[in-house]
Amino acid sequence: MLAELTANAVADALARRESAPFAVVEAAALARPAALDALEALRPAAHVKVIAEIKRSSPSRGSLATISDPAALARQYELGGASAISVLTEGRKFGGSLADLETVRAAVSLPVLRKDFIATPYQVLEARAAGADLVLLIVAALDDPTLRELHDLIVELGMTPLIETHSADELERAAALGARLIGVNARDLSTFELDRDLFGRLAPRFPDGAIRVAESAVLSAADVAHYRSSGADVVLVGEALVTGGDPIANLSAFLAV
Ligand SMILES: O=C(O)c1ccccc1NCC(=O)[C@H](O)[C@H](O)COP(=O)(O)O
Repeated sequence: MLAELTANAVADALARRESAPFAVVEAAALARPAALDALEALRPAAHVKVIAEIKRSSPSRGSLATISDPAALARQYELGGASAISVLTEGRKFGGSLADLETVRAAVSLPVLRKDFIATPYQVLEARAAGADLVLLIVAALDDPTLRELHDLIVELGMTPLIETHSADELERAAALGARLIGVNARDLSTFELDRDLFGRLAPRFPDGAIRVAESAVLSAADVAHYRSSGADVVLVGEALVTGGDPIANLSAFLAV
């Protein structure tokens, strides 16, 4: 499934490239005001931090929420105390778009993550051109030279890579990059199985100084507490916030952990 999601994302980017050539997107990326400092926003603190996600649907859960105004939801996340906003820009399975990212960027003053299946420099440029401050790279989807190339391009453009892992081996590959923001996704992106204990098993293997992000499977404050007690500096939450009815109240419960 991960290979298919990535191949589709690359095909969709190639199609966009027909009307927005590389040089045009590159110029737009370079013309953007500087990216916000996500490492500062997500710096470990006395309380857990939250990256709150704009997520309409997903391959594992189908339709989750009708989000007709992503800017309004992002503003609620900001009011609720989120430290950054994740925008799923993949269109086929997640119902997202780069337009969502642009509209969220304009609505909040928090760092914004492009969460997608990024495998080409063009997609990184698109992210910056749309106003992203962070870009997700999924280790399992990339070989080492591509991972290095994309990581370095993200940094060169002033953004922060969030390097997503799902095993000890992938964590080593993230560490070899010198990654400073590393996530462990509880969701196996091929089988969709959730393992909330994976973060805790991998936490001792994080490189010194890296910010530790626990991704996925937060449905309650107890899940946040579980990740926090296992060493998470940051949790990334989608489903619970878009289906919970009151994102501000949900966020405040998560931040009280
Ligand atoms: O969410 C999915 O079903 C999914 C399937 C395949 C690849 C990626 C997928 N989700 C992306 C994410 O990692 C999550 O949206 C994110 O971590 C938030 O997860 P959750 O809080 O469990 O909605």
